[in-house]
Formats: sequence, C-alpha cells, structure tokens
Amino acid sequence: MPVRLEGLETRFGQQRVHHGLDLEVRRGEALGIVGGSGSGKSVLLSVIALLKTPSAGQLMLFGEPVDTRMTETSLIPLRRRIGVMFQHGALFSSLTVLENVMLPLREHTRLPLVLVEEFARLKIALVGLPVEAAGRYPRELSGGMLKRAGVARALALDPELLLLDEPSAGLDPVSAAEVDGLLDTLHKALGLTMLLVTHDLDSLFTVTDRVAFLGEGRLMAVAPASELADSEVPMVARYFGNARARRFLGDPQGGP
Ligand SMILES: Nc1ncnc2c1ncn2[C@@H]1O[C@H](COP(=O)(O)OP(=O)(O)OP(=O)(O)O)[C@@H](O)[C@H]1O
Repeated sequence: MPVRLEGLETRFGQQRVHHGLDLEVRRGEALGIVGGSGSGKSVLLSVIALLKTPSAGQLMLFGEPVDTRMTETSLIPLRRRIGVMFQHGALFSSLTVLENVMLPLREHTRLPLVLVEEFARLKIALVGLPVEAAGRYPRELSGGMLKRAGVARALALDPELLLLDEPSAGLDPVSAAEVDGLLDTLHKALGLTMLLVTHDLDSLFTVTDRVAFLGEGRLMAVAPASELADSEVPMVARYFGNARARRFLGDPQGGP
C-alpha cells in the first residue's frame, strides 16, 4: 500500500483542517481527491509529500510508518520516492525547461552531469514536449506545455508515487484534455500510483480509478467516479449528481 492514513489530524494554529481522516491509496491506482473549497485537499497532499506535519494520526508510506517529526535530513530518502506537482509550484523562471527538470537530479543524485542531462531530456520527451522546448524558458511556453514541463520535473527522480494538485486548472478545454491524456498514459504505461486533486470532472472520469471525497475534515466517500452519483452521503451525491457529471455517465437527462 503506497499510502495509508489513519485518524489524520492537521491544524494551522486553532484551525483544524482534518480530523479523523482515514485513507488508503492502492498500488498502481490513480486516486482523485475532491471536495469543497477549503476542505483540505492541498493540505492532504502536503502531508503525504512530507511537507506538512500532522498534529495527530498515523501516516504510512510504502508500507512503513512515518515518524513525521523526523529531521528534514532523515525525510529526504522518502521524499525522493514521491514526485510532486503543486498548483502554484511553478518552474523557476530564470532556468530553462531542461535546467528545471535537471534540478531534482542534481540535488538528489551524484550522477555525472552528462547523465543528468540525458535523463532530464528523456523525461521531457516522455511528457510529449518537443525537443526544442528543453532550451526554452517558462515564459516562452504555453499553459499546456508548462504543465507538461511540471510533470517532467515531478518525474525526474522516477518516483513511485506522483502527487498532482489541479494539473489541468487554468487550461483551455483542449489543452486540459491533452494533459488528462498524458496523465492517463503515464498511469497506464508506467503503472504509477497517482493522487490527483481536481475540480475537473473530465479529469476525474478519464484519469482516475477511484475518487476520495473530503468534507467536514474527513473522508466522506471513496469509490469510482461513476458510482459516486449514487452515494448515500447527500453532499457527495449532490456533487456528482449534477447535470454535468451525469453527462459523463451517458445519462441523456444530463443535458448537452
Ligand atoms: N499555510 C497555511 N496557513 C494557514 N492556513 C492554511 C495554510 N494552508 C492551508 N490553510 C487552510 O487550510 C484549509 C484547507 O486548505 P486547502 O488549500 O487544503 O483547501 P483545498 O481543499 O485544497 O481548497 P481549494 O479547492 O480552494 O484549493 C483552508 O481553510 C486554508 O485556509
């Protein structure tokens, strides 16, 4: 089991974001994370990425319990196994795409520079960017290309677990569908375990195997997206039962 959370509690001062949150992520699955604004989706990713220390509960990564109070240095080997693309985790604007993708390899490995460059170029090709994109600066890329470059950087160290915060946010529908296609391919071809925070129903239905719904600080439901419209939890059924969601289920009453 790549990720297992039991009784997770997280806080920012007096504010409690999660309390009693249990979640399991299966090996090789793409798990969507949804919930209302402020329900703690991004904070959940930060906990799993070992960037935010829970105030209570147990986190297990790759089958081992994690002592989240470990020193920064002792968390590094675990962090290396997790690729992260945060919503605002933009690329460094002063570095080219190639240099951005090389960065985790330079920080975390002692590989010779030629190999680092070769591995980075492989990742850039893997995400479907043209060869010439490697030499461009982030400001010279389209939104969709930026997202691809972010995915390439998250994959730099061949992570076993990929965490993505709103990967298609802010893209036009065509570019968003292309990013979904890329994630679906990566998931299927590489067998990557993925956690995907998204508000985008297209992404949920095309990329994920199951969807976890967060509300009131805990897990309200977890099931394939197609089953959540029939959830017994009213908040979940409302979210998935709306017209737009029904369209994906082939329900003619779901509108255009
Ligand atoms: N660094 C921080 N300091 C203080 N409070 C924070 C911090 N990060 C998040 N929070 C609070 O934690 C709660 C959950 O935030 P989070 O970003 O996880 O929500 P979300 O479900 O991802 O929302 P959205 O869909 O709007 O992105 C919010 O109330 C937010 O204000």
